Amino acid sequence: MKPSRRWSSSFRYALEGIATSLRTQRHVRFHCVAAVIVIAAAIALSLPARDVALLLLVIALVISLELVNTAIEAVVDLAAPEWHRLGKIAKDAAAGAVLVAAVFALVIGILIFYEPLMRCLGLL
Ligand SMILES: Nc1ncnc2c1ncn2[C@@H]1O[C@H](COP(=O)(O)OP(=O)(O)OP(=O)(O)O)[C@@H](O)[C@H]1O
Repeated sequence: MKPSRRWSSSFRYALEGIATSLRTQRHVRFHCVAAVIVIAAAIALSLPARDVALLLLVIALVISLELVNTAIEAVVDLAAPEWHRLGKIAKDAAAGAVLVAAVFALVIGILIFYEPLMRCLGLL
């Protein structure tokens, strides 16, 4: 197989992974909708490029961890369809990773949006 073909296959499988996560995981859908709203608000408020870059970084972190969480859930369900202590540790830790990223993303979002939003609303 030619290298370029392998590369395009890998890219297609990665897109399939994203599409499957979007289809099956409501939290992934929620975070993607939130990301679109945050990006639209950043553009509407003409935030500086550095702030937009930081927002894009935390969005990528949260959505990437959601995808890893989906992968871990699938592997646990495959390896341990019945309840297993290690399955619980794996799923809970993966969910915890998403939670940590989401909470810090929220804090970063508040720090970045607070002043421009208050100015826009005439409260500053
Ligand atoms: N095979 C298992 N062994 C042990 N505990 C499990 C197992 N499957 C699920 N659990 C426990 O149930 C919790 C929820 O599991 P589930 O697979 O429903 O996660 P979820 O997909 O995050 O939920 P949601 O579908 O709402 O996103 C896990 O965090 C874990 O504590």
